Amino acid sequence: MTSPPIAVESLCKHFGNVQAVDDVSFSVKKGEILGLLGPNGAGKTTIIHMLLGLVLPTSGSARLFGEEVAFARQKLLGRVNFSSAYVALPSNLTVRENLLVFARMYSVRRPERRIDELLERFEIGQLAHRVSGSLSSGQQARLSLCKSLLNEPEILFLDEPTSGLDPDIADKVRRTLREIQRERGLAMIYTSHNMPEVELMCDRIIFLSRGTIVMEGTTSELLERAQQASLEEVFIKVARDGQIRDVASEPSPSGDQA
Ligand SMILES: Nc1ncnc2c1ncn2[C@@H]1O[C@H](COP(=O)(O)OP(=O)(O)OP(=O)(O)O)[C@@H](O)[C@H]1O
Repeated sequence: MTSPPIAVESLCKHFGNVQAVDDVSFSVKKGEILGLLGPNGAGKTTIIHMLLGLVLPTSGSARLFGEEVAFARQKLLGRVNFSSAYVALPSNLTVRENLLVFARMYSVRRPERRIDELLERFEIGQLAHRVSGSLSSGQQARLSLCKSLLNEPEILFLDEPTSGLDPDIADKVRRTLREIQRERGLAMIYTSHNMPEVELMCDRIIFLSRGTIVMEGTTSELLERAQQASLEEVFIKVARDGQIRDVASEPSPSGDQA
């Protein structure tokens, strides 16, 4: 049996006495987009950092293609990439120079051509010769997305990819990401605080609170289980209560099982 692109089992991370991630298990299939949601500090970035080999787990396992990330990081890096609206690329290099540096790191064949394709796809071709530090936050977010697709990854981690984008560009970016995801059967982990976007983009969702999974399922499963009308309301409930009562499994007031 082939291993799923992403598999996390009983994963824990403590920073001193902060339990950032506490016994988390899930997997992501080829071609699937998993939304990782939760309030600020819930542990989303820490999980992604463990899957990228940037942070070592305290215990448990974080595997990509069946290989433990902590032991096979170098081997796995060519098949994986990451984009965050909050990680700026070196500000004194132009957009093209920045992408060329990464293209060399990833040993991309015909890097100029690949860079042109990506700049065009994310509609920032006209910025190729601009110094990256002079870009607006939305332009930097698109540059980060171009960087993340240079090596044609099989797994992509997207941390709030549309943060800072205006609604028109955000819509175009979502469509482009979906297209690329379908073309290449990418497995993705997607974090966002924009709930309508999560509904549009994610095949399955995990809600985290204080480092643990409190709910998991498709959007419609989560709405039904939490008996809420929108993901936004589910999110607010998780953030305020720290957990969701699984209403469907509780006895109804009349004593019947709901
Ligand atoms: N290097 C670190 N040292 C100490 N504590 C850390 C460190 N990194 C994260 N934490 C703590 O771990 C917890 C989880 O943080 P994490 O960044 O994973 O949350 P998040 O869900 O990504 O939040 P946000 O939505 O704000 O980005 C938080 O309490 C955070 O303060």
